[in-house]
Amino acid sequence: MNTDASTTPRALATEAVHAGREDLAALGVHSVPLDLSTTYPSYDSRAEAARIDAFAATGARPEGPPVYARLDNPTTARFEDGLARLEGAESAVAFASGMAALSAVLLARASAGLRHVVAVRPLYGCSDHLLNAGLLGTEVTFVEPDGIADAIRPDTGLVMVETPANPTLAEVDIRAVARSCGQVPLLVDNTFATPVLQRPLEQGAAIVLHSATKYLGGHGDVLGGVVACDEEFARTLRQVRFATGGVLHPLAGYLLLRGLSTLPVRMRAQSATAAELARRLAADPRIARVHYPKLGGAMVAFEVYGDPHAVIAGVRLITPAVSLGSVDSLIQHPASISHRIVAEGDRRSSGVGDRLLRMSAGLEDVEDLWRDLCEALSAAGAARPVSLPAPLPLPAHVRDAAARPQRTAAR
Ligand code: MET
Repeated sequence: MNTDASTTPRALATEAVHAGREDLAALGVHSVPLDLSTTYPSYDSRAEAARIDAFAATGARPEGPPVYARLDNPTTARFEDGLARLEGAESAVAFASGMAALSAVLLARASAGLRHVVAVRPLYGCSDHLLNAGLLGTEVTFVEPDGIADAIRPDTGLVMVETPANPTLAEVDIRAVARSCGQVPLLVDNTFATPVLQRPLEQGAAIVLHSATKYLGGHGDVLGGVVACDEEFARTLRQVRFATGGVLHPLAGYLLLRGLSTLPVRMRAQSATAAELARRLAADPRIARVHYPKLGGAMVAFEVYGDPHAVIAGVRLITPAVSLGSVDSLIQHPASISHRIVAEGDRRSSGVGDRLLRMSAGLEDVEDLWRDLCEALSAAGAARPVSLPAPLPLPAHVRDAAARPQRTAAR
C-alpha cells in the first residue's frame, strides 16, 4: 500500500487544517505569516518589468514576492490554495466580497465577447440584481433548470445556479444542469452547501463561487469572495482582479484560511441543529411551510401564518440580522433585506414570499434556540388559520422541491 503522504488523497477534514500551510514547518513557524505589505521593494527594475509583462501576458501568479498587493498576496494565496483543495479545483482566486467575485467572472466572460448569461432563480438577491439590471453590460435569461439548453445562444458565456438557493433552499440537480450546458461553463454558487456537503466541480460544474463571508469565514468578522476553477480561467480572473481592484485584504485572507480549518466540524454541528429545528418547525401549527434541503446544511427557511416582522422583533438569543454562516444564529426576512433589491414580482414568482423567514443555525444548544424561536413565534400570533389566501404559484423546480417529503419532517 502506498502510504506516501504526498500522493495519498487526504480526507477533507485533514485538508481543512493543512492545505495552504504545507511550508510552515520548513519556515520554522506554526501559525500563518500575515503579510500586510502593499508594495514589494526591488533594486532591479528590469526584473520588475519582466514580472509585470509575464503577469499581463499570462495572469499566472508572480513567482517570488509580488510587485504590488493588487497582483497577489502570499497570505491570501494560502487561503486560495486551501479553498481550491477543498473544492477539488486546480485554482482559486479570492476577492473583496462574493459580489466582487461574481463581477469578475461576468467581466472575464464578457471580455471574451460572451455577454449573455442563463440563470436559474432564486439566486441571492444582489446576484439576481447584478444580472437583471445588466450593470456590467451583461444580458440575462432566467429559466427553470429544464429550460437551460434552449436558452443557450452563441454569445452565452455562463450558466449560473445557486443550490441550495438563497433564500428558499431550492435545489437543482447539478449533474443534470451541467449536461444541459454543453460547452458553456456552469457556475454553481456553493455558499450555502460549502465543499463539506457538495463539490460541484465533481458533478460537472466549471466554476464554483462562494461568498466567503459566510461559512468559510464562519465568525461574522470577515468579508470576502472566492472563485474555484481551472488554472486557465483563474489566470483571466487574476487579470480582471488586477485591473478592477476588488482584492481581498490580507487580514481577511488570514481569517478565511483560519476559518477553513474548522469548516467541516462547524458545518456538521450547525447542520444537525438546523435539521432538528426544521423537524420541529414542520410540526408546529404556527408554521405554514418549512424549507430544508435534501442535501442538509445549516440553513432553514420557513413561512409563518402570523406576522414575520414580529418574529424578527421577538428573538432575543438569535440575532436579527442579514448574512449567515456564523457560529451564532441569525434570522432575517428576505423580502425586506437579502432580496429587497429584487422586484416584487420576480421575488414572489421565485418563491420568496412575504411570509418567508430565513434562519442560519449557529453553534448554540438547539433547545435554547428552539425556546427563543418559540417565544418569537408566539409573539407573532396566528396559528394555522381556518381559511388562507391561495398560496403563490411557484416555479416548477421550487414546487417539486417543496413537494418532496421533508427528510426532517418525520418524527
Ligand atoms: C445585504 S443583503 C445580504 C447579504 C447576504 N448575501 C445574505 O444573503 O444574507
